[in-house]
Amino acid sequence: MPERLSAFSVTRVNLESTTGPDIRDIPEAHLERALDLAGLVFHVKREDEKYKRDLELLRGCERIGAYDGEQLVGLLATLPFSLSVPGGELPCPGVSFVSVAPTHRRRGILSALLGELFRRCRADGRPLTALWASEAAIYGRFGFGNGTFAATVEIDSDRPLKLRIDPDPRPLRLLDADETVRLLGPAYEATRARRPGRPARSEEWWRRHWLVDVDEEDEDLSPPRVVALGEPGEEPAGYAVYRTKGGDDTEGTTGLVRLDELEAGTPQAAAALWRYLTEIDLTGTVRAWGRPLDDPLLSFAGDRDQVRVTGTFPALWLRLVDVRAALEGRTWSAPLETTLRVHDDRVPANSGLYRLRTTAADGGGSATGTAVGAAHDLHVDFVAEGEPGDAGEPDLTFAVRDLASCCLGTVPVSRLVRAGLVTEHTPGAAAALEAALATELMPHTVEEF
Ligand SMILES: CC(=O)SCCNC(=O)CCNC(=O)[C@H](O)C(C)(C)COP(=O)(O)OP(=O)(O)OC[C@H]1O[C@@H](n2cnc3c(N)ncnc32)[C@H](O)[C@@H]1OP(=O)(O)O
Repeated sequence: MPERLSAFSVTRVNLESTTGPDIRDIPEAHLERALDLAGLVFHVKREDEKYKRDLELLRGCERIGAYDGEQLVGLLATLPFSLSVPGGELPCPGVSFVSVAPTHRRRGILSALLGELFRRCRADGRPLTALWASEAAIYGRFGFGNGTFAATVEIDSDRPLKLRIDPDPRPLRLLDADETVRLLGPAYEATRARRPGRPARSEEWWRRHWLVDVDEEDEDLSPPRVVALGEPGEEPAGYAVYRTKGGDDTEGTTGLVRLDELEAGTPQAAAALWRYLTEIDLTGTVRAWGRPLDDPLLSFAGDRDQVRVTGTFPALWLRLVDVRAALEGRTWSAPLETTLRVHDDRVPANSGLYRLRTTAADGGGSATGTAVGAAHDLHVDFVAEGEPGDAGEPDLTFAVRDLASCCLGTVPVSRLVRAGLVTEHTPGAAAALEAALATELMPHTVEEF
């Protein structure tokens, strides 16, 4: 089927230059210009430590710019991520640094930058792209759905943490930066086989993000502390990355433990780490900002007044740039035969009729980590909108953003049917698709980028 790449929508471009924005790569020579533009819109000063770190980060990114004449007025950068999906992983550029000059806003520059990114992704076999949104209202219109959600959790640690299970009794030890990268790099990678929605991390990522001395959002926090559970010489059974801050008697505040990441192979190991965090002297609150919604802590906590979910929020926004490749790129949890109609006004080449049929993976179906049942591979027959055969009847109709919300098993299909967003033409079709999309653990993304 010919790709209709020229049909990517770019609307309302009205610049000083009569030819519209020039969308092109930002060369190394314009790196500081690009970061100054980002600093302008995100209110970051050149003197900030973050400016220096971001310069290095931006150097390693794909950088798409919008130029009005010779002036850089728009920036979109992508980190070269690979995202865990059920049964494997897929290339998924992580969109970041999205900035449009305040003098040029609302003239279609972001639309043009994303259109160019989608075109490039389809052309070079990157079926997904993802981002964290500065504002939740922006990205749905571009076909981004909810790839993962997260919860903020707060524990009152002025009193002993009540647990309904016995914590793993093995010793805890603090790790330095080199040990962290060496021991926890592989431990984090192992979690990706069970949790969809997690980007692969390089050693550099650990050092530039979790392990930087000064926290860019709260300079009063301590440097990062890393604690691992298990005998020295053994692979850690779990770990936590956190920072602390002392309380102030005159202001009546208690000391804080701010948890960035906690991973454990068993509930007992997780319990030992949570107990450790709540027992740190001179602190009275543990605050975890981005926990998975199915965190076992929320079940094994003995007192849910002590362990409270203070909020849930959309974390990773996911875009299926190539729907067929995205669907075929994951394993499926149950046999399925169904037909979907998908509408995508930003990437029209995705619009059309998808006939989905599973076959047992590996000729027999050994279960992979994220699958709840035996793993199934998917075969898709696609008829583009307007092509012969497109008139077939679908079982379900999706807007592409809603398919993105369901694709990793994040949002149940039936919930979107009840919300009036997905149309079920064949009774039972939503339940069947939902069962085939289900994963053992909920998708979850730890890091913001
Ligand atoms: C992944 C990340 O980096 S997230 C960070 C995003 N960047 C920021 O928040 C920095 C400050 N803001 C900006 O730089 C710009 O205002 C941007 C990037 C948010 C938008 O860029 P623009 O070029 O103005 O967007 P563009 O003109 O293409 O708008 C396209 C559509 O999105 C809508 N839109 C744009 N920004 C917003 C917003 N903040 N809230 C709601 N809708 C928005 C527009 O109204 C327009 O809607 P329409 O097509 O229905 O008319």
